[in-house]
Amino acid sequence: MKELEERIRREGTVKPGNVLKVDAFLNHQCDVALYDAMGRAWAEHFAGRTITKILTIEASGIGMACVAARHFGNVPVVFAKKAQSINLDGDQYVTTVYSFTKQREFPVIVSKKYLGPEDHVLLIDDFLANGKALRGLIDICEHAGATVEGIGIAVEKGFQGGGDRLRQEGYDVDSLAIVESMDPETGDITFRH
Ligand SMILES: O=P(O)(O)OC[C@H]1O[C@H](OP(=O)(O)OP(=O)(O)O)[C@H](O)[C@@H]1O
Ligand SMILES: O=c1[nH]c(=O)c2nc[nH]c2[nH]1
Repeated sequence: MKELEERIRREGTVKPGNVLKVDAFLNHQCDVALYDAMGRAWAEHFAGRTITKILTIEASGIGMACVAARHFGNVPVVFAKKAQSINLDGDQYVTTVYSFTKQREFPVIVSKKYLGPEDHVLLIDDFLANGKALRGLIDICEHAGATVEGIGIAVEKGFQGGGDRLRQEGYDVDSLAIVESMDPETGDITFRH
């Protein structure tokens, strides 16, 4: 998606440790018009698939998943929680995910009330790096007996391999920008096309 690549070039910064900082528009301050264009792009890509629910993971996926839902007939958005809470009750699907930016493991929890075998799920997230977050969401869908119809990602860091492994397994992964390489010294970013 040209608009997203341009924003990354203009406003993104490359940090050591394979970190691309895009918090000016994607995952701290949120450009809602950009989110809307992203939702439209995913809806075009996944047209023809039946989607009954969007599943994402807190925190950064939530905003864009909600805006994207407007392009999928306002289907409910469920976000996996990364901490137990007294506000979580009843049976839960629980797995564990290693967080790329927080560098530790988190529980990933979805209430059984909100995901089941009747669901056809689109997974949405802001970043795909090693694929750990998506593995957690896929695991939860498997436990629920839900069908993963596709995966919509804003920024994939292709050089970390998570996306290609999922494609090899047959998942339809639509990443709107795929960073092929990035250099923290020069700030250079190249995209896969
Ligand atoms: O493919 P991966 O290697 O799993 O990396 C991608 C995940 O990392 C980030 O989550 P993180 O837990 O770092 O934090 P946030 O969502 O709270 O920003 C991002 O939002 C993705 O969920
Ligand atoms: O802001 C972010 N930048 C990244 O490079 C990244 N990788 C996973 N999650 C990420 N979030």
